[in-house]
Amino acid sequence: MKTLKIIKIGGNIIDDTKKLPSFLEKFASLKGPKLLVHGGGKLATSMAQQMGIEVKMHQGRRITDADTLDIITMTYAGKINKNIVATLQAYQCNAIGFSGADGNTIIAKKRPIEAIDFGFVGDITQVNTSILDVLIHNHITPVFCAISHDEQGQLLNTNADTIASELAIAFSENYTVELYYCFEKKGVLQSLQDEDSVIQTIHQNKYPSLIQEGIITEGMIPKIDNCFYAINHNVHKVCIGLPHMIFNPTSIHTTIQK
Ligand SMILES: Nc1ncnc2c1ncn2[C@@H]1O[C@H](COP(=O)(O)OP(=O)(O)O)[C@@H](O)[C@H]1O
Ligand SMILES: CC(=O)N[C@@H](CCC(=O)OP(=O)(O)O)C(=O)O
Repeated sequence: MKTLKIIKIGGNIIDDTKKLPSFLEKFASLKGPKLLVHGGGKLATSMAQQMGIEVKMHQGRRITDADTLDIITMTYAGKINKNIVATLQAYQCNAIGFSGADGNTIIAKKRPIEAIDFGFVGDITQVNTSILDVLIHNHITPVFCAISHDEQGQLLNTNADTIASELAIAFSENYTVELYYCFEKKGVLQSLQDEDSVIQTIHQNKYPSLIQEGIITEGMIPKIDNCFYAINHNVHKVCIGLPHMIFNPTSIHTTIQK
């Protein structure tokens, strides 16, 4: 089977006017099948604030009412996605932007209201890779934002880390998939105060104690949950770190292991 690299970039890289183009230039030159997923939560928050729309979060997760859905659609599927695609074109990488509604690629169900109503947030139920396969086969690179749909005309906000893990799992039927979560640190750190304290391997049986000891917190918990979900569903390799880890595989980063 051919190797497919699925790379997710988060808010801190997207917002950095130097880091983003420099990452995209290297990404453009990466040989072989590849797919990019981007977040943009930080930018959506500042766009909402600029437009006078209240930002509501619950335990770090965005509550997406109708106004917020408009903001995230404009920000993720519009501004960020189109700018990334245009930059990749400038670096001679033929890319095409996707939300989950485009090509019916990512179908989700609106999250049921339980203790908290998250609004227009989707939990993925199905990923269709056939159109993406045709594009990748023709050397065209899909670029996904963090939006899915419910097949009834409703767009849904969906965490970008989850979009990446679900795509990786779906593609693992036809490819050896390598999934890279890129953020602003060298990897998962033993101590947030020490940028060099990278935990190089996280085994499933060690993960709960890392949470209990307060070493892994906040946004890193759902990210690593997504990593284990992927590695337990046939994704070949799952790594967390700086974008550098993709281009220099011997550089220090975190690898997730069953
Ligand atoms: N042990 C840890 N190592 C590294 N980052 C951690 C750790 N625990 C919590 N974090 C936090 O997780 C954040 C990354 O999660 P998140 O902001 O959701 O990522 P993304 O930038 O991909 O959206 C880091 O910026 C950091 O503040
Ligand atoms: C439902 C949900 O969590 N949606 C996220 C999607 C964006 C995202 O995941 O962005 P980062 O990867 O930059 O954090 C949100 O609106 O914040």
